[in-house]
Amino acid sequence: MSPRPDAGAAALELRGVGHDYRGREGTVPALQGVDLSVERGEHLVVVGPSGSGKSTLLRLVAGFHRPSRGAVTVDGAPVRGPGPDRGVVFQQPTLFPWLSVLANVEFGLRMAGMRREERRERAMRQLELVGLADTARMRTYELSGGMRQRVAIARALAPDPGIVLMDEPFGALDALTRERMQEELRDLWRLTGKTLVFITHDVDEAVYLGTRIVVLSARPGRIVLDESSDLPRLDDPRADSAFTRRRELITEAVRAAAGVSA
Ligand SMILES: Nc1ncnc2c1ncn2[C@@H]1O[C@H](COP(=O)(O)OP(=O)(O)OP(=O)(O)O)[C@@H](O)[C@H]1O
Repeated sequence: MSPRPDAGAAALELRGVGHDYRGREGTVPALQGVDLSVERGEHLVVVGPSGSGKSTLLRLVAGFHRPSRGAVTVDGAPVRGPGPDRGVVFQQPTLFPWLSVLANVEFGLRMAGMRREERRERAMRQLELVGLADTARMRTYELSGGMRQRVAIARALAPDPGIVLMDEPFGALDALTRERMQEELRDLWRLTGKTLVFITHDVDEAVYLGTRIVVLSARPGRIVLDESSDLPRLDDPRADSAFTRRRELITEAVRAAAGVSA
């Protein structure tokens, strides 16, 4: 299970992290010199132009890749691979169509050898949390895109990870569903107090969800802006005048990073 938290250690730390991909075309430097210390309960949103290494950063934290340079630690322990202390949600929910919604949410718990009753109870609790308890017996192909993504969130939360990593989780949804999902996620996070690392292209989404926003430069990605914000803690962040100001600041940083003049 999760490593014992080091007293005082940040939930997540990247020190001097760089990553190169090696392919037939040669070496692609994707990330360079990334230093980041994320406190427990922080909602870090990473934005940046296409190809700036956002997904790479998330994959390094998830443990899908080892960094070419530097170190990634969670609760003070080096990341050596994927683990139950980090839940991951992708843009396309990778659910098993032959299993029920409940069995999908239970899947990781079953793999970890948890007893049937316990995993069932836990999975049901997560489905309740995302408002899908009444779909437990349905197949995932019977659900809408937004519902499927909620199942993926419930599945990521089921092992009770300290950190949840989300890579453009609402990118494939229509605008209205996306806005509703952002609201639900913000409420869910206020309830659970989890540490969140969230990747997006959408500056509005970043400002709405992020208690901290990091902007990456064009390839190789480096941090060009690191801003904290209390907006997501307000009842209606979008109605606050600071929302527009912050959106302008982040938009400008992303445009500059992409080499686009305002
Ligand atoms: N498996 C891979 N092999 C080779 N190069 C890769 C691989 N994955 C990513 N890259 C390259 O690394 C760079 C960073 O990619 P990454 O997907 O992390 O960026 P991103 O900011 O998430 O992009 P986008 O916003 O378009 O999803 C890109 O130039 C990409 O082409």
